[in-house]
Amino acid sequence: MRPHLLRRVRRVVVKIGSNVISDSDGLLLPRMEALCRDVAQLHRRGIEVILVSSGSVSAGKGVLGITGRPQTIPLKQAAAAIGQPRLMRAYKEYFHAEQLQVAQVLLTRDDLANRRRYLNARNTLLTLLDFSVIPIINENDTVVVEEIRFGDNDNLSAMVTTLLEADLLVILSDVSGLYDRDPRTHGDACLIPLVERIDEKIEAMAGGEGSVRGTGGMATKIRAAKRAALNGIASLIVSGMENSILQRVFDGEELGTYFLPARDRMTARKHWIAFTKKPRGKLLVDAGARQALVEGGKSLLPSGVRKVEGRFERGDSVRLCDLDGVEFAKGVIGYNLSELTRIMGKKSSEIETILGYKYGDEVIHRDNLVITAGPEDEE
Ligand SMILES: Nc1ncnc2c1ncn2[C@@H]1O[C@H](COP(=O)(O)OP(=O)(O)O)[C@@H](O)[C@H]1O
Ligand SMILES: N[C@@H](CCC(=O)OP(=O)(O)O)C(=O)O
Repeated sequence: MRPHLLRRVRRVVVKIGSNVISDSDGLLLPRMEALCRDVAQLHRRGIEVILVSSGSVSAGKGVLGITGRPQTIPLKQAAAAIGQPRLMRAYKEYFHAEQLQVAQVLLTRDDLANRRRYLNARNTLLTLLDFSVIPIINENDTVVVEEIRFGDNDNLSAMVTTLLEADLLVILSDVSGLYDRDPRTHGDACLIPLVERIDEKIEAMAGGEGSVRGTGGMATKIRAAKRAALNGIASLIVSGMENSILQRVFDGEELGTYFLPARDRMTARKHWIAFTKKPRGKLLVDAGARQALVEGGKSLLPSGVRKVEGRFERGDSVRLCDLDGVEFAKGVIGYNLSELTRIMGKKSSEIETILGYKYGDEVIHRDNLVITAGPEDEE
């Protein structure tokens, strides 16, 4: 079953744990180099790769004379500030050797909780992928306070996976996958190759906190896999300590623990657009645009928009209606009211000339659009 599912993967988020690329002396550069080669090979297969890499604290704490876990938040933040450029310098060098460029993206949970910033982060990352650049994401450790922390990069990687609607989340760790008990303390623990549903039994298998360098242990990885699964995305927890692990996985070797998605992708998101988000405006579109959206599954372009009502900002939800005012869809808009008023009826190629910039060719991307049955109140 697995090779069949992996053949369909076009976009993958790979999370690299601190334990994989660092030890008590700092970064393990030969391992990072090997991993970059492995990622580059995947890229050559036509798979888009986004990295979520830990390791900034491990890379920086030596400069502060710290050998174990930094004991205070300021120390951890200082270590991260020192370590992050070191981490990126290594990635830049190793990917450069593979003719690939990298980009650093530092996020806080706040950035993804706010819908507009969520869409901005998404657009930036998608643009990097369009240019075949490898985004390397980490938590913005130096500025986060408790309220806006992801807490651990397992969680961050799951959020990025759903943000980008990737087809797979791969978590590289210092263990070969999920075992029925913590293999560090139980020599006879057995690897679980497939998890069809993440229930309490599975959750109970993860021990407590992680190691000296790692943050969350197996518990946060299972939570991450669950988050991805609920959004219709499969996950794989596999050892990052072995050579060419990504190649081997995509060549069909049954390594690590594979978590099946819980239900069809997009359902949760579309549900959110259709039912949770309050519409802030109404767009009347012509018959051609209506047909393209409803029958062709296309995005809404400015050329099809005839009239705009309401007050909305980029990232708000709007109702889409035909010229008689009958609603047929809802969507998250990529331009605000004043921008849309200027570009409606125009070709996408004219957007930049009119506004002086553009966020995208579409007024509403089809991923942000849901066809609804009939009209609904705006309240
Ligand atoms: N049931 C389990 N199966 C596998 N590993 C487990 C389990 N329970 C706890 N662990 C521990 O989780 C650790 C991996 O998490 P962590 O130290 O946070 O690493 P990382 O840096 O990869 O995020 C393993 O080294 C392992 O000891
Ligand atoms: N942002 C931190 C990583 C925190 C973290 O989740 O670490 P890990 O459990 O090793 O993935 C860093 O770069 O050191």
